[in-house]
Amino acid sequence: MALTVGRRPLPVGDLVDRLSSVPGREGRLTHLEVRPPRSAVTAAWPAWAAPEVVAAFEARGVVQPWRHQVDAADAAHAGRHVVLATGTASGKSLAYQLPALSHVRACRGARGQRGATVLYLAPTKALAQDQLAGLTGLGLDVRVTTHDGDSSRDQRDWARDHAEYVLTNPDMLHRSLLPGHARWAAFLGSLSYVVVDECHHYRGVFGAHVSHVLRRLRRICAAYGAHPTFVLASATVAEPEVAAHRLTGLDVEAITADASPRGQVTLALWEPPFTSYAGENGAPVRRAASSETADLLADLVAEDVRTLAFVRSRRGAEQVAMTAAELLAEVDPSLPGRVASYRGGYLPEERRAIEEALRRGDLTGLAATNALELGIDISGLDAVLMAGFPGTRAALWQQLGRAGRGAQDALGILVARDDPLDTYLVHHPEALLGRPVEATVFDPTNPYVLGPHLCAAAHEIPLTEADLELFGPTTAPVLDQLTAGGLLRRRARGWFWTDRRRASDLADIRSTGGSPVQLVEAGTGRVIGTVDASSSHGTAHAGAVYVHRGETWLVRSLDLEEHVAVIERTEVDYSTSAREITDITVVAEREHRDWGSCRLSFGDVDVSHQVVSFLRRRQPGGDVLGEEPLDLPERALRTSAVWWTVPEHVLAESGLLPADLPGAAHAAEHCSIGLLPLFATCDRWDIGGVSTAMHPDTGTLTVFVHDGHPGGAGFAERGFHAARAWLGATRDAIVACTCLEGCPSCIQSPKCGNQNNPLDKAGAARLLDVLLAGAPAAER
Ligand SMILES: Nc1ncnc2c1ncn2[C@@H]1O[C@H](COP(=O)(O)OP(=O)(O)OP(=O)(O)O)[C@@H](O)[C@H]1O
Repeated sequence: MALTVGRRPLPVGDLVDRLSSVPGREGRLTHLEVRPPRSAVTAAWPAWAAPEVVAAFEARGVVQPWRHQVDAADAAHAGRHVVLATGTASGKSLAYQLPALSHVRACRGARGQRGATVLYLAPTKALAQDQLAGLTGLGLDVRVTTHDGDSSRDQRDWARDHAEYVLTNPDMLHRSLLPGHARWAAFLGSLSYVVVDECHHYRGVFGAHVSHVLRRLRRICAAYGAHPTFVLASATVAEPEVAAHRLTGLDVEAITADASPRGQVTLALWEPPFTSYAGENGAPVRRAASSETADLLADLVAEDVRTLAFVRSRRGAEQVAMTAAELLAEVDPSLPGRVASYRGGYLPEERRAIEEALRRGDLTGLAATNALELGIDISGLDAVLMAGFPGTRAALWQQLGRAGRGAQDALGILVARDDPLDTYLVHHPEALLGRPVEATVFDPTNPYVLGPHLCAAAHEIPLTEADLELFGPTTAPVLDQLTAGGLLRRRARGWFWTDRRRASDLADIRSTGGSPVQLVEAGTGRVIGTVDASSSHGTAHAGAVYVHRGETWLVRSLDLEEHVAVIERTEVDYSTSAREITDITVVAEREHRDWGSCRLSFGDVDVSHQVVSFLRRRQPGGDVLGEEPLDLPERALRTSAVWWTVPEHVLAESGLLPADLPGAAHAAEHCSIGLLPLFATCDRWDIGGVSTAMHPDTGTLTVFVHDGHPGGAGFAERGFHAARAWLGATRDAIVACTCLEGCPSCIQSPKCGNQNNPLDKAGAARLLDVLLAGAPAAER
C-alpha cells in the first residue's frame, strides 16, 4: 500500500490527494485507476536445470522461480519456440537464462571448449549492457560478452572465437555477424538459443526489417547445421503468438499468465487547465503538458519521491528539467541539482553518467525521452510522469513499469497534451485501461524493406528457390525486380549478388534516412550532439533554435552533403518551428470499400514534402514573431495511404457549403491523424495527411492519411481495416470537445504546414456524419 520514500512510507493515495488539492488544481485529475497488489505463484526448479546455475540464482535472492518462468524455461529446454509475455519486472530474463546457461555448461567439451552458444538481441545497446551486468553478476563460469558498435577489435575477435553467450542488437547482426558469417561459422553453427528481448519494440518499418534479419539468421544457421530455439520476451505485446510468428516466421508458443508478485499500481489521468493565451485563430489553449509535468516533477522531488518524467520531445525533456530545477530553487537551493534531463543526442559518456547518478540516488528526478524507456533496470523509482500519451498503450505500461519494480507500490501520472488523442484518452479511461495492449503492426512484405534484405541474403549465400518460402509471399516478384534492376544476377543455381558494394549497406534498418547530422560548435569544431537525417530539415536548418542540456544554441548553417550543422551559443527569447508543404498523388488503389456512395480506399501514393520556411515564436506564449523562407530540397516518398472520398452529390445534400469543404476536410484529417495511434501501433509523427475539397486523382473531396516511411509501415493499412471505429472516434472527439471553433484538443495540429488554416469544426463533424452514415455497423 505504500511507497518507500527515504525511511518513511508514503501512501500513494495521500500523495495523489496532495498533488491534486493544491489550490488552483481543481478538476485536473480526471480519473484514478488503482490496480491491487498480487501475490506470487511459485514452482519447483526444473529437474533438468544445472545445479550450479540454480545455485547462482538462489544466491541472487531467487528462492524459487515463478510459475511462468518455469513454463517458459521448460518449453525452451524442450526446443519449442516460446514468447514470454508477462509484466515488467516479472523475471523474464531468468526464464531464458536458466535453459541457455544450463545448456551452454552441459555442452562444454572435456577441456572447457565451447559446445553450445547463445545469441541475445536487444533493441538498444544500453539494454544489452544491462543484461551483461545481470549475467556476470551471477558469477558463473560462462564466457559472455556484448558485441556492439562500441566494442573494440580485440573484443570482437574474442566474442567470435571464444564467447558462449553474445549480447548484441539486430543492427550488428545485420551489418556484422551475418555478412561476416564465414568468420562466425563456429559460433553460428553451435547456436542453440536466440533470445529476442523487448520484442514489442520491433514494429512498423523497423519491425519489418528485423523480421528479415531474423530470417537471414535462421538461413545462415541452417547452412551451418544449427536450428536454434527462439525465446521472445516482452511485457507489452498483444497477440503474442501472432506477433512472434510474424517476427521470426516460426510457430511460437505463448506464455502469458504472470505469476510474479506485484505492488499496488496507481495511474492518475491528468488534464492541464486552459490558459489565458489564445492560440492560432484565437483558439483556447491548454497549459502545455511539459509545463504541468515540470510542476509535478518539482512537487514530487521536493517530497523526496524518486520520479522519472517521460517527455515526448528532446526539447521538451530539457525544458521540463530546467523548469523543475527553477521551481525547486525557490524551495531549497540544494534541490535543483537533484534534477536532470536525459535524451538521445547526448554523448554516450554523458548518458552513462546520468544513468549511474539515478541508480545511486544522487538524482531524485529525471526528465527523459524514451531513450531511457527500454528495460533498463533502474529500480527503486517511485513514480513515473508521462507528459503526453506515449503513443501506444504498450509504451504506457512499459514506461509505468519503470516505477515500483518488485512488490513495491508505484504511481504513474499521465498528463494530457493539448491534442485530440490525449484529450480523448483522459476522458475515456476505458479506451486506455479496459483493453489489451495493441498488436504490433508491421508489414514484412514491403518491397522497400524486403528487397535490400534479399540482396543482403544473396550476398551472404546465394539465394535458391528453396529460400522463397522463408522470406514470404512477395519474394518471387521482388527478386524479379531486383534482377531486372541489375542488383542480383539469376544463374542456374539461384540469385547472386555480384556488385562490389556490401549488400547489407542497402538496408537502413532504423530508417534514419541516412547519416545523422552532427551539430558542431562554431569556432571550436566540438561536436555538441546529433540530429537524425530525417528530422534535420525541420530542426537543424539555418536559423533554428536548438536546446541541449539547458543551453540554447542557434544554427548558423546546415550542410546536407557533409551532414553537419554549425551552431553557436546564444540567448534568445523565442523558439522556431518549421513549415512544410506536402503534395500527394495516387499511384494505385489496392483495396476499397463502398460506404454508401462514399468510398474508403487503401493503396500506394507518392508524397512530396518540402520545408519552405520557419516561424519564430516568442517564448513563453508562442506568439508568432515572424516567418523566414528556407531553401531546402524537396523530399519524395512512395508509401501506403488510407483515403476516403465523398462524391459531389452527397456533399450537395449534406448541407455543407462549397466554401466550407476545405476547412471541414482539413479538420477531419487533423483529428483522424491524432486518433489513428489508438488503432494502429504508431505515433502521430509516423503518419501524415493531406486533404482537399477536390483531388485531381479522385475527382472529388478526399482525405488521405499516409505512412511516413518508404513502402509503408502497416499503419495506414490498419486504419483502413479499423476505419469504422477510427473515424467514429474521430467524429466523437470533435463533437465532444467543448471549444467553439476548434482547438488543439480536437482539430488543430501542431505539425500543420498551413498554420491550421482553414479549419471548420462543425463542418468536419457533418462531413464525418455523412461518411459514417454509409459504413457497415460492425467491422473488425
Ligand atoms: N523467481 C523470482 N523470485 C524473486 N526475484 C526474482 C525472481 N525472478 C526474477 N527475480 C528478480 O526480479 C527482477 C526483475 O527481473 P527481470 O529484469 O528479469 O524482469 P523482466 O521481466 O525482464 O523485466 P522488464 O520487462 O522490465 O525488463 C530482477 O531483479 C530479478 O533478479
